[in-house]
Amino acid sequence: MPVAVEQPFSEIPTLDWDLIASGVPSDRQQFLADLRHAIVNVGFMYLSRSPVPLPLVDQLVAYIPELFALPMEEKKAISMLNSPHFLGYSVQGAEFTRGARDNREQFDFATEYECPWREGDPDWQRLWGTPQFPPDSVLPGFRTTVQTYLDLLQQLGMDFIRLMEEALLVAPGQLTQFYDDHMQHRCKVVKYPSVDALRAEDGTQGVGPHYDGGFLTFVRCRSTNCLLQASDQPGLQVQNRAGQWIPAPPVRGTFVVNIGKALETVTQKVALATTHRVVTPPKGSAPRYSVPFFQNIALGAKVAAPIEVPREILDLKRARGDEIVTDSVNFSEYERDVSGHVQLIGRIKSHPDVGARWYPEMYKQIFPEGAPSFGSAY
Ligand SMILES: O=C(O)CCC(=O)C(=O)O
Ligand SMILES: [Fe+2]
Repeated sequence: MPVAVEQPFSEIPTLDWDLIASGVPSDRQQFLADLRHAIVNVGFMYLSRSPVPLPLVDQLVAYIPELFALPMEEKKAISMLNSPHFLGYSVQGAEFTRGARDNREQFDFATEYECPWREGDPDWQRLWGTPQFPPDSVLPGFRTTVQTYLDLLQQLGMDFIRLMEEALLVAPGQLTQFYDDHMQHRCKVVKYPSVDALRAEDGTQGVGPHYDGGFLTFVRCRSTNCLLQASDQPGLQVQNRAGQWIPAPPVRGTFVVNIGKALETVTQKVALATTHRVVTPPKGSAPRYSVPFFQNIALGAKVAAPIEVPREILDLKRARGDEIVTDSVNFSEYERDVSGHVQLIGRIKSHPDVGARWYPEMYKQIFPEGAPSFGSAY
């Protein structure tokens, strides 16, 4: 495997799922080489022609404006404040990244799961549980559409993890060992209003610079304004190793796939968790909608003990270098804690109101001074 010194990336690579679907061995090798480059040097990629059927995605996307147009009392009825699992509706401005308010309104949904937590169990075992959806009488068919979508993404996510094992030349099972048979995966449906809908003091942070927590995230996004989408629609941006922000505009029919901090930790930073953010759409623009899918790993998984990565892959990392400029501060706790605990810290920091209600002890440890002030949370 030739090792070339990699420059900080200036564009996000595209991987073509057809190379896997074709069943031709040389196509598969090409996909794996593209994946290896994306994993080691970028941490972000577009995935085109995925097996998730476009009509299903279109069906889900068609619901989004209707979902956000629901009367506030319907939204509040499924407020995240009701949920120790941090699932449900969050009003605009309820979430924080790096201590600053995010200008986005969102619903957190998840695959169906019954919470096994009982009094006396560790707090983190309570993190997964029954999701909240608008009832069918309010948004007919929505729950089923989301669940179908989540099931397909769950399948795609596992296929992707197996391909990552192949791309990194690690033994089968080295990454899949971090999943239980019965898992819960989460997605958000997010609306980023344009600056016209915000006050001057709200700023332009859609979501601030951060790493994602798990192994993989798949973002489906769509701008309602195709003209802006074509070139300079500010939106998702990805930070390269030199600290520069590289745009990742929506490309029809693709997912943006990115690597989370748990995968970075378990691969000794061979796979890069890449900092990203969303900038508020500019004046005159339509809102930006996106649906990130967060593929979880088992709550009890510990990723501090690294998997065995062969020398030729470690050489690729060496060629890339470890010097990284980043604006992210989150998820460093993977070095010592189980995944569930790390995720819970992240959720409490992002949604302090929910954390204070359901996890008062942990909340006090995280925010000893009380409600978070700028700079104390992420
Ligand atoms: O909305 C997006 O495109 C990305 C959102 C994101 O990075 C997140 O919620 O973790
Ligand atoms: Fe993210």
